[in-house]
Parts: sequence; C-alpha cells; structure tokens
Amino acid sequence: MTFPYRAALFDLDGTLIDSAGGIAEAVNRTLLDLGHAAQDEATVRAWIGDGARLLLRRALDHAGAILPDGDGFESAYALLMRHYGDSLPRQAVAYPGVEQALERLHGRGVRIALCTNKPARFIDPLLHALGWEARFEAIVGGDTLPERKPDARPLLHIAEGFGLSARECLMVGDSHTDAEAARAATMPLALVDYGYRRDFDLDSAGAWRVVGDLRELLAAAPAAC
Ligand SMILES: O=C(O)COP(=O)(O)O
Ligand SMILES: [Mg+2]
Repeated sequence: MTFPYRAALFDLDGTLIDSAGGIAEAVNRTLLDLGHAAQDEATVRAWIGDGARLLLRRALDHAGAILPDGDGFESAYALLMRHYGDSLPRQAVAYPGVEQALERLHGRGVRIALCTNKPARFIDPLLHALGWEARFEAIVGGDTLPERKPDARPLLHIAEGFGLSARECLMVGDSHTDAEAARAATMPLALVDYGYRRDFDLDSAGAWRVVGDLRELLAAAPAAC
C-alpha cells in the first residue's frame, strides 16, 4: 500500500517522544525554586503542547501563584528554561515504532519535517540525544516564527519550503493544537492515541487516521483521499 502524502510533518512531544517525565522534572524544579509544591507527572502532562510559556503559566496558575507580570514572569521563565535544558536527556525517549516509521517513510521518498511548539533552542540537543540529527528535512519550533500551532503558519511554512500544497502533506500529532493547526491549514491530519491530549475527542477531529503506533501510518490505504 502506498502512503498517499508527499510529506509528513511530525509533532514532537507526545507524538515522537515521551518527554513528559523530563518536562515534569523541569517544571517541578522551577516550582520548588519559586517556593511552590511539586506536581505529579500526570498533572504536568496535561499542560504540555502549547509551548513553554503556557506550560509555565499553567503551572503557576495551578500552584495558586500570583502570576508574575513582565519581568517577574520572564525571570520565572528563565528559571524554567535552565531546568528544561538540564532535563533534555530524560526527555529523549522515543515511543515504540517511531524510528522504523520514520525510516520507512523516508525510504518511500516521503519528506519528513518536525513541527513542534517546543522552544527551538532545545530541538537540536534533543535530536542529538536521540541520534536523529539527519532525520528531518525541515524543523520549526514554537518560537521559530511569530506564530505557533494552533496557527496554520508553521505548517504552511514547511509545506511552502517543500514546494508542496497543504493537501499533499500530512500533519501527525497528539493534541488539539495539532488538529486545529491542520484544520486551519487545510492539511490532512493523523493523530496518535497515546499522547498528551486534554479534553479532546480523537475520533471527532476529522483525522485521516488515528493510530496507536506510527508504523500504522504505512499499514493500509486510506478510506478516501
Ligand atoms: O508545548 C510544547 O513545548 C511541546 O509541543 P509539541 O507537542 O508541539 O511538540
Ligand atoms: Mg504534542
């Protein structure tokens, strides 16, 4: 069976890697530094996917902190960034099947991109830790462009760079930000059922495919395309 798209754009956290343990560690170190209680990993997981600033806002909000404005927020963010960098080795955990799925797509001539809301400065070190330095032909992080997912722009930026229309690409993600960005870009969508979604019904997102393992993306022909 052939894969019906010319490019696949992958979300990172909750789709390719199970980074929640490392991210929870970074968030908790930040909360503790600021005098708040640490949270369990399941709580922090639900805050991931909309970029690191919203992650911090949710953590401070949950802690009942008076949300610092301006400089106060920036210094808390700098603290999170320091701990986040230290946590990268623990974030570098690929889900089962990811390596083979990327390899097989590549082998079929599908162009492969990374489209994440993770701060861009952490992407290269993380890809290095995973041994994926040469895996992605295009990479867009959460602060690479003025807009991030759920805006359509990061997806369209990658498609345009490939010289492809949105319809020729597939966005593969785990959460509402990926689904909304794909809808806004009129790009076909595939979802994984194991990620960090919150209050999001996978089956009503209009996905071409919902999979429990990325190798299933190549498993069968689509119902319609
Ligand atoms: O919000 C994040 O930092 C992670 O984002 P991602 O799920 O888009 O990779
Ligand atoms: Mg994600």
